[in-house]
Amino acid sequence: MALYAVRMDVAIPDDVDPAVRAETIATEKAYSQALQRGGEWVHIWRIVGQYSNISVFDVADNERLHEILWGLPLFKWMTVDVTPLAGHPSDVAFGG
Ligand SMILES: O=C(O)CC1=CCC(=O)O1
Repeated sequence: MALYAVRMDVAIPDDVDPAVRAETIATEKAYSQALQRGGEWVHIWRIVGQYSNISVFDVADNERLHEILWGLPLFKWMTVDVTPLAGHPSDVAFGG
C-alpha cells in the first residue's frame, strides 16, 4: 500500500444551482465516507478558515488514488495537490 497526503481546495461557482450544489456536497460526503469505512481514506481534516481539506489516503498505487480523486463528485470544482509519503527514519513507529 502507498500513503498520500492530498490537499483539496473547493471553489463552487456562484452561479451553480443551490439544489445541484447541495446534492453534490451530499454525494461527496457519502463517497468519502464509503472510502473511509473501506480503509482507503484514512484522515480528512478541515483547513481552518478555508473551504479546503487535507486528507491522507492509503491505497494500492498511483492508479487507485487517481481513480478515487477523479471520482470525487466535487472534483470539477476542486484544485487537488498530491504529496506521496514515505516513512521517516526518526518515526518511533518505524523503529527509528
Ligand atoms: O468539504 C470538503 O473539504 C470537500 C470534501 C471532500 C470529501 C468531503 O466529504 O468533502
